[in-house]
Amino acid sequence: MNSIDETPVRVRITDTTLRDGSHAVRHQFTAEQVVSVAKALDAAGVARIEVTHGDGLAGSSFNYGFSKVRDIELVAAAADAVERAQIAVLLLPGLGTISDLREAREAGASVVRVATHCTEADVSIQHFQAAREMGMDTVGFLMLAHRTGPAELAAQARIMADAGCQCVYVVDSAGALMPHTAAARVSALVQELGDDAEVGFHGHQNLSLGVANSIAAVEAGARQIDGTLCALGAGAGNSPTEIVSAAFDGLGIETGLDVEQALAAAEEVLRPMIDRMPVADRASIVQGRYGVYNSFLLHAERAAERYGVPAYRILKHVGEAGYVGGQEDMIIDVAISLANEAEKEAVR
Ligand SMILES: C[C@H](O)CC(=O)C(=O)O
Ligand SMILES: [Mn+2]
Repeated sequence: MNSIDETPVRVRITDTTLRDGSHAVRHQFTAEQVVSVAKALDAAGVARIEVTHGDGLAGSSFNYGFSKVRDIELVAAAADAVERAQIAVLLLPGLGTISDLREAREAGASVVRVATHCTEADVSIQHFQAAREMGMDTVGFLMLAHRTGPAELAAQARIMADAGCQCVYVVDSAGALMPHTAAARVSALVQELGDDAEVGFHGHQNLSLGVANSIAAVEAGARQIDGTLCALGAGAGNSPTEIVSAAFDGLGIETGLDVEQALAAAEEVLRPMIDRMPVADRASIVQGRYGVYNSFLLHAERAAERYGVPAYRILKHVGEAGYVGGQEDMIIDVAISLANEAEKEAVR
């Protein structure tokens, strides 16, 4: 309920198991798995299902990890499998291009979510314009939103809305926001955008606050919320869709989801597919505490193994240095300098 006038609040849920969850399976989803998950989410009443490599269209690469199946094929498989849900794709300008977007559109995607660092919305302008010309629904993702304050974030959201973005998300890419800091950012965007665009919230579980932050975001005016089944996602995982649906149901927030079917999708369809679920372990809690981009976890784990330095120490230094998405190579530099320091200590 809206605490002021008691009218029921209606929120659109986007499930990103098949995109953010792709990080947690090292981008190895098969077409059969995508079809089963998309069907289960569709049956549960999820409005939008995001399907792409974890780093978006054309993310499959040496730097970000190769997908088992090309994301355009996965988009087509999901689009064929659903009856009601829209299929969304993620696009990071500089990685995915407008021609990748056109291909995704032809494969059945009708929503694009264009993601930029929280202070760089201007690189999304041409992508929103192109998407609207293709008749797609548009969402903007302001990533690592804890790294700038509410006023600056709202100014960035204005750039996206003016370019044709219909909903701007506060994206807690490191799971570093708290209910009050998430709400402050959402409120600033709601105030700035008014009727020009909706506001959304994308949470992560590094500090176990994804669901609490989503509730705070809705109370502050967010009308689109993300989740993933069983919290499958980068770092410690995302706000679990099945828990969001149950908690929102308890709060009288309408999502259009059938809670029992959402629980079945998580327990009976997704869970049996996954060998290793994300956990809030030492490395991912450090990411939440020091505000480190969750997509860095796999890179840090790889560097940890190679240079014999614990992943959580690498991530703490990466957080203190303030690296952002696109600076994955700096993780190697940090690991090497920590390994050198450890060697010097050992000979002292
Ligand atoms: C490309 C990122 O994984 C987008 C995202 O989900 C986040 O920043 O969080
Ligand atoms: Mn995410």
